[in-house]
This record gives sequence, structure tokens and C-alpha cells, in this order.
Amino acid sequence: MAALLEIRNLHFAYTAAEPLLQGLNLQITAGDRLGIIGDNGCGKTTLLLLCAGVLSPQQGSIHCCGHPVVAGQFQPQLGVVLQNPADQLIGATVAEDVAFGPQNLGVPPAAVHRQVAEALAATQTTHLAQRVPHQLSGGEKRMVAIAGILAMRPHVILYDEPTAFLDRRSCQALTAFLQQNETPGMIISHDVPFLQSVCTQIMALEAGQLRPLAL
Ligand SMILES: Nc1ncnc2c1ncn2[C@@H]1O[C@H](COP(=O)(O)OP(=O)(O)OP(=O)(O)O)[C@@H](O)[C@H]1O
Repeated sequence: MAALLEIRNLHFAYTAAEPLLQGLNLQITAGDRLGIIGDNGCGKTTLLLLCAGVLSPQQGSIHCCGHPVVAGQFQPQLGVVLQNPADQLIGATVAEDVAFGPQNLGVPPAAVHRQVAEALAATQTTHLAQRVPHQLSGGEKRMVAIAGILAMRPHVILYDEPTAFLDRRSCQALTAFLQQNETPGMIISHDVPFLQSVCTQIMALEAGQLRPLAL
């Protein structure tokens, strides 16, 4: 089966003195959702930023849906949910915010309307459509940020610590969403029980490489 996200022999360091990722390999195919755990500072967010094309590796390759990920180039097949939802909410209203992605992809207005409605329904945020994003609670912001990604219909979604800042009820809502939504991808988290409930596999990032976690 063709890989949706494929990483080969990835090496990355912010400074030559401190190599962070050292020959990392990874493959995500349809039906896979990979959980990634690892100590603070081991490079989890860095890995996500490399996959998103925000950073460029010193060595190795990343392909998403068969296309090479090139730093600085937008990857329409790849959605990224950042750790802090406020970093990706920019619209004057929730509906405008969620529409921003598909509009920028050149989706026709009628289809944008449909994709926004579906993304809000999937994340149970339809009632927030006319609210101002920065006035939402942390849990509401998280789900609206996810809706903004879903509305672009990515083939792969990467989540960076999606349970951060969430209370138990919001975590339950997020878990229920992830159990229903089948978009493959990767979830970075320190919460192993959460990952067990929403991922098909969990790996640990250690010494710059991924290894399967024995559960
Ligand atoms: N722009 C940067 N320049 C230099 N060093 C950086 C930069 N960004 C991150 N680092 C360092 O790289 C290392 C890995 O950071 P990263 O954010 O990827 O870790 P992480 O595994 O996601 O950690 P956490 O679990 O705490 O979120 C850290 O030591 C961090 O200080």
C-alpha cells in the first residue's frame, strides 16, 4: 500500500553540536494513526515542523501522498493542528476562520460553504459559527482549530499535543472526535492512555530515532 507519509533517514539539528533527529524512518499508510511520545526536548515538535515543511532537514527525505515535502511550500494534503490553537485562529468569526483554508485552496464558494458546515458538524462546533475565535474557551478553540484543518480535506493530519490545556470533559470530546474521524496521521502527546484510545500504534522518540513502544 502506498505511504501517505514517508520519512527516510531523516537527520536534523538546530546546531551542529546537538544532533536531534538521527536517521529517523517512518511510514504512515491508510488506516494508520501513529502516537508519538518522548521526553521534553527530544524533538517531537521539530519532527512535526519538518513534516509540515516549516523546517528543512540536513539529510533524508519526507514524502506526503507521493510528493516531496519542500520547506517553505504549502502541503495541501497535510493538515497540522498546532499545540496552541490560538496560533492558527485568524478569522473574525469561527465560520470565516474555518472557511479561510478551503478559500485559499481555490475551492468554489458553494463547496466552501459545504466543507465548513461539515467540518463544524464533525467537531460539534456548529453552534459557535458566529462567535469571535479569540473569545472561545481553550477546549472550544481546540475543536475550532481542528475544524479549520478538516475543512481543507487533508489526507493526513498531524496533531501536536492536542490534549494540552484541556480539562477532562474537553479531552473526552476530543477523544470521541478522534475515534470517529478516520483521517490517518500522527499525534504527539505525553498522555499514553489517550494515545492508546485513538491511535493504531505508539512509538517513542529516543536518541533521534523512533522505536515501537511495548505496551
Ligand atoms: N528554533 C530553534 N533553535 C534552536 N533550538 C531549538 C529551536 N526550536 C527548538 N529547539 C530545541 O530543540 C529541542 C527539541 O525541541 P522540540 O520542541 O522539538 O521538543 P519536543 O520533543 O517537542 O519537546 P516538548 O515535549 O517539551 O514539547 C529542544 O532542546 C529545543 O530547545
